[in-house]
Amino acid sequence: MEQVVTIKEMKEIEQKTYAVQHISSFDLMVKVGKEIYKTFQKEDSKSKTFLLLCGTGNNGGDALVFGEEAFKQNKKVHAVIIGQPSKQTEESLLMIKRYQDQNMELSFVEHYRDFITLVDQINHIDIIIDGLFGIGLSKKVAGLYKDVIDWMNQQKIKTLSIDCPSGLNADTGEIMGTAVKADLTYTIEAYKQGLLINDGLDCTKDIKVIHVGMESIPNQKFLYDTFQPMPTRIHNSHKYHYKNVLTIGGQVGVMGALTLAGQSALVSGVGLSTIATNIQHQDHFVRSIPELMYEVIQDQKDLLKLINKKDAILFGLGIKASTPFEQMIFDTLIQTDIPLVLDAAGILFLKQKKHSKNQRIIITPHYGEFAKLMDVDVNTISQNPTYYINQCINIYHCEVVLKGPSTIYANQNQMLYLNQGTPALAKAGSGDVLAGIILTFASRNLPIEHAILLHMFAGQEAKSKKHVESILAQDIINSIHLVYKKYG
Ligand SMILES: NC(=O)C1=CN([C@@H]2O[C@H](COP(=O)(O)OP(=O)(O)OC[C@H]3O[C@@H](n4cnc5c(N)ncnc54)[C@H](O)[C@@H]3O)[C@@H](O)[C@H]2O)[C@@H](O)CC1
Ligand SMILES: [K+]
Repeated sequence: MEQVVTIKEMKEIEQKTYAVQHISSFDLMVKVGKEIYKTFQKEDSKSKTFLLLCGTGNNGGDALVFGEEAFKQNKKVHAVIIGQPSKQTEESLLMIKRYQDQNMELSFVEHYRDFITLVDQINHIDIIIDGLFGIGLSKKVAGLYKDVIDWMNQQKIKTLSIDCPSGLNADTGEIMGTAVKADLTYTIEAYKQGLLINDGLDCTKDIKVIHVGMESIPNQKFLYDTFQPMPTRIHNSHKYHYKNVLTIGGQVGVMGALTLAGQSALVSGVGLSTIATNIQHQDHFVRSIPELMYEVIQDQKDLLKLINKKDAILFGLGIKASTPFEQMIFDTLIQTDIPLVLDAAGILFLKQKKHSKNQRIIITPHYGEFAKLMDVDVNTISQNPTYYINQCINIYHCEVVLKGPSTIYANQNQMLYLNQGTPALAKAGSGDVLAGIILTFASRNLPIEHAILLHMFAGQEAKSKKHVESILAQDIINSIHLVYKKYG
């Protein structure tokens, strides 16, 4: 699994590497640039003409090393330094000297009109190497740099961004004014968190981690993208072997959520799935799935009877406004030892901070719900989701599935970023499907990260058949079996 780091953690890795390996900053930069070129060559040995766009920092230095390697192999290299030469780092100045010593083509540009004149003279470019900014981006991109990035995005030329697309904040994944839309991103030693959250996924296509043997730090944050096959079903088994789950919630007008979750639980492999609602709403059940069981609850006595022998319970879907009925459900469920998945309205009951005996609570908020739980605004969560996830785990002793461009799943031990989703999943009902799948995996004690990937890959399968705009939650459910088939 590839590690995910913040800028601060990446700098720690660099410092540790200098100290332990007695390597200079320049030598490390050379190692990085060479490795990036080597990896690129394996992927694309055909490109012959390179335009290097370098900033004044070491990200530009990496690009210059890349260019020197290409030059050694008789490729055509046009290197351009964008910005004031006085700002050049020591390391990139050393590279500039090497270019001059070898009579390599190198231009300095401080005005956009000069940049355009320069690139207009180049009659063909196979690939642009983006070395404007890496983890040193410190403010909004404006002026010359903005113009150059916008120019890059207008070209129909393949772009390789070094470390991260320039203009993308490598921590928050925000576009800082403007950012390169990279075809390839070669990120150094570990995934930068910003590649995975907010705008990160929209600025990247293929991402590769370039390992150069830097030292590691134990931060327990990883990218997780490999779906594992389900355990083989045995002949000598019955439906209870594959567990018995319950989904509780529902109010008039939003009852479909229960059906979607209950059906998703079945299709993802649970033995029995029941959905239950307040007796007052029983006429509004969406009874479209004959394999589901439909139950009503009048009071706590009914509830206790119903939860007997259940292996996991999902609570919170289809509730517009909570009433004493939902409060009774929540109060009862947190006093059981049955794994509990809280979604939608169910999540906010945690805020009451009641003593809970339940040892396994999994919450599945999107950013808006999570912001409400943590009493901050959505933007604050987006800026630093991992901080708030850790806070949440400490306060509520729960596992967190934070749904976003990458979904982040965290428990006491580790934090996993799952980036296989598709914008097709941004549709009503999709979260209910995910909650139902998680319910199955919780009941069968299977890894929750696989439940999330199953949902994401099902979305991808659905997208391969239907236009992204037209995918319904039902299509995701109907694609679950394809993911199982594919992965054995
Ligand atoms: N020894 C090292 O420091 C290593 C650095 N590496 C590379 O170097 C990068 C980090 O290098 P740096 O710390 O030099 O930083 P960067 O090269 O990412 O950028 C910093 C430079 O850009 C300027 N700048 C930042 N934001 C700006 C903005 N919005 N508008 C205009 N100018 C802006 C800064 O003043 C500084 O000159 C990494 O991402 C990686 O690519 C790797 O080579 C590994 C080793
Ligand atoms: K870059």
